[in-house]
Amino acid sequence: MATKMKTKVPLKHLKLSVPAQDAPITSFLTASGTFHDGDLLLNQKGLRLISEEKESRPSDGKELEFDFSLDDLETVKVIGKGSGGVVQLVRHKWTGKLFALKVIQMNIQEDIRKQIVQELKINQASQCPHVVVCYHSFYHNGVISLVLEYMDRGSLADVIRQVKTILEPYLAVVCKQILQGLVYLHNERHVIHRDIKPSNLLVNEKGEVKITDFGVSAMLATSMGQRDTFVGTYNYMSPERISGSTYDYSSDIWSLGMVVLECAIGRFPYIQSEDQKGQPSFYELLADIVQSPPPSAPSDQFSPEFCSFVSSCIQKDPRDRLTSLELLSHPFIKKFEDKDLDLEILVGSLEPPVNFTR
Ligand SMILES: Nc1ncnc2c1ncn2[C@@H]1O[C@H](COP(=O)(O)OP(=O)(O)OP(=O)(O)O)[C@@H](O)[C@H]1O
Repeated sequence: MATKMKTKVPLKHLKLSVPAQDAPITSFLTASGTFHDGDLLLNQKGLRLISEEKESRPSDGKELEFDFSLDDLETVKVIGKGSGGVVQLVRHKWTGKLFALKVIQMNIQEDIRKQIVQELKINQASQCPHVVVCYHSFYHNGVISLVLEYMDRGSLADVIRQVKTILEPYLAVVCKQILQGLVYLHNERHVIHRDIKPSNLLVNEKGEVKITDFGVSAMLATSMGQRDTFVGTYNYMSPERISGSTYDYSSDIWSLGMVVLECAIGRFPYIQSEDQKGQPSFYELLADIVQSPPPSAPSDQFSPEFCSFVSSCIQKDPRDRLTSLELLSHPFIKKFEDKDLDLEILVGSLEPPVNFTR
């Protein structure tokens, strides 16, 4: 990376802490409007860590400078819109490097503070090739801007919109990469993603699949009352989350199962056909997820390994689901491991997402 983008604090040394939940808002907003939470300071100049700053610059008390600024980015075009804000393809003027800039209107409330800090913390410290990197974060006038690794083939939602279904061998390769990301989040970072769905699984032309978005948009959407745009998120939500019970890592596994089954059969599993009349209402769908037997892969159309993989994820009782680590060695994943399948071939046949209308 060019010298212009270097920070004074090596990202791998970042240490963040999350303060107690009952702290008042004023305790994490400074007089200048800087977002301040424990060791974390986020303002127009970027993300700063006070503990690191004290160690590295004990006496001068000046702002820690970041050479990377939002002014150095020029918009190429809008590539997506979520419930929390807009995602743009941007180019760094000095290096020509492309990034995805996610801009989120930030409505600071105590109950979402922890999630926001968590996303920043995970993204910036991420060492996993299957989790989208967040290079920088900025906070200015109530808006959070995240400078993310640009995934040039968009999301799995974009992929299935084009190809309709993904064949088992490719699906196994996709799944393996998502599971590697989940093992990292669950076993190393000890976080539940909470929002695994096709639009949060991003793809690049090298055929890499990466997990993005750690719940900030969803939390903001709820807090801003944007229920209509937030609706889609519930589709992949586990029954225990919908019914308000406690949930854990296995909630992400339910969502993964739903995504994988959708990619295989070419429709959302709770919807029987493309026919508009056949579609359940939002509340019918939620009731269905909680009350009906879970969907499964039709055994006359799919291999026993695939059917078993799906039902190892989509179990009503969270205790009956396999963990991300266990699923990594499931026969469905193992079956195609030595076939040396390259997702680049599948991805290469797709149009880049900026070339078609969403
Ligand atoms: N890093 C990225 N690289 C390329 N495209 C991206 C990137 N991040 C997001 N996108 C695209 O922008 C779209 C919008 O993303 P965003 O995270 O704002 O919302 P979402 O996940 O679609 O929905 P929601 O806000 O409800 O979670 C995504 O569907 C994806 O196609």
